[in-house]
Order: sequence, then structure tokens, then C-alpha cells
Amino acid sequence: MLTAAHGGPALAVTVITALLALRGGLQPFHAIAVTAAVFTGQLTIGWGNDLLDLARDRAVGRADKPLAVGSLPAGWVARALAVAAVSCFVLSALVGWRSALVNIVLATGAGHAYNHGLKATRWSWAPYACGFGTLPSVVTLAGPAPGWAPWWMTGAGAALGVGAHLLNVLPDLADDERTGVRGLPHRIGEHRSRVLAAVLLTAASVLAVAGPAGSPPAWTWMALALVAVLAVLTLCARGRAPFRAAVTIALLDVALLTAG
Ligand SMILES: CC(C)=CCC/C(C)=C/CC/C(C)=C/COP(=O)(O)OP(=O)(O)O
Repeated sequence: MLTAAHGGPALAVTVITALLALRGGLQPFHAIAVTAAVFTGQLTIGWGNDLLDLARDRAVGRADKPLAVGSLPAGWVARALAVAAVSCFVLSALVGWRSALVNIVLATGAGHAYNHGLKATRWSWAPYACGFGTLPSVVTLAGPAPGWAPWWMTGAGAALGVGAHLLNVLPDLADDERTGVRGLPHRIGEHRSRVLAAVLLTAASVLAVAGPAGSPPAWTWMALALVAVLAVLTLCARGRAPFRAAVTIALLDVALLTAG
């Protein structure tokens, strides 16, 4: 079930949310509720994606998809998706309508817009920019003094999200072309996608270091150096490794974003 829910990325987004909530001064109840709300939203996106892509994934013989290989019944996934969706609504409501609206419409909603068609257009990057860009605000709007996250945090999140999208699609470029899925990475090609991803990921890190007021502490420069190494990995590695490097950069960025 976790594989069909795109468990790796879903857990990475959940950990990011939890860290943002911990450092954002949220009360434990609100921190747990907003993290669980984002997690359940992610589950609906992941399961919805594999249900919608079932015929396409079968056609290209995706061995990494339990639904496509038949080891997981579609009915189970549909029922789990419904439970996750209801849970997401209830948990989101617990932290207030502002955070709930941004999580359900802009963050989780962006994922479903991607699944329902944007992934096959030149706008495939937009749901990632929207989902990851608004994630910090889902947390800050659930905080003791509800408000939008600062612009540099939003910008860093959006840049990270688009970078992760470009990298995530790279290993599936050939399969997607065969089934008619042509998002931004398919249109600009593998090399330019890789370069653009590295640039965006590095830009996100720079924003996270330079954005907060005051001079950045010394450890953030070391983190930036590590980000540079990981960005190079996104240019040179193959398969899923670039996506994992991007997730690692995302976690490093959360440390940078929340340490100030
Ligand atoms: C809150 C937040 C951070 C929201 C994220 C928004 C967003 C656009 C999520 C999409 C996640 C997803 C299922 C990607 C893989 O699909 P795919 O069909 O491209 O790849 P696959 O063929 O490997 O399943």
C-alpha cells in the first residue's frame, strides 16, 4: 500500500512538515494534527496517481507499481484513498480554516490537479511549485499567530518542488513518451531538465540561507557546500539517485529554513 502511495516522497513531505511545525512554535496538538493532515493528503495524491495511471502503467509494464503488476487490488486502494481523504478533511479542520483551506485546495489540490492532467502538459511544474511553495504556509497558518510564510520560504519551497519534479520524471521519460505523457521535462529534454533542476535546487538553498534577517551562522555555509555536492549528483547520477539527492537537499533546506 505504501509503494502505491508513493511512500518515499510522501514521508519526506511529512517529515518536512513535522520539522516546520516543531520549529514554528506550534502547540503539540496542532503540530501533530497539521503533520497528519499533510500526510493523509499526500496519501490521497499517491493512491490517486496510481489508480489514474493504472492502464498506462500496465501498458508499459511498470514492475515497480503494485497495482499494475496485480499484487494489490484496485478496490483496496480506492477504499484507502476515501478514508485518507476524509481523514485529511477532519485533521485539516482541527488546525483552523486558513491552514485547512491552503492544505486542501493549494497543496493537496495541486497534487490532484497534476494527477488529473497537468502532468501531461507544459504546466506540469506548476502543481509542484504550488504544493511545495504553500507547504510552509500550511504550517504557519496553523500556528499561534496565523499568517503566510515569508516570501523567501515560499520561494525556496516552490524552487525545491519544481526541481524535485524535474528529477522524478527523468527515469520515466521514455515510458511516458510512449503513453503520451509530455510534461515540461519531456518537452525540454533530459539534459536541460537536469541542469534546470540543479539550478533550482541550489537557488532554493541560497534563498533559505540569505532570506532570514541577520547574518547566516557558519554551519549554514557548510550546508550550502553539501547542497552544491548534491546538486552535482543531480547532474551526473542516473535512475532514482537524482530524486533521492533532491529529497536530501529538501531536508537540508528545511534545516536551513527552520534554524533561524
Ligand atoms: C503538499 C505537496 C508538497 C504537494 C505535492 C504536489 C504534487 C504535484 C504531487 C505529485 C506527487 C506524485 C504522485 C508524483 C509522481 O507521479 P508521476 O505519475 O509523475 O510518476 P510515477 O509514474 O512514478 O507515478
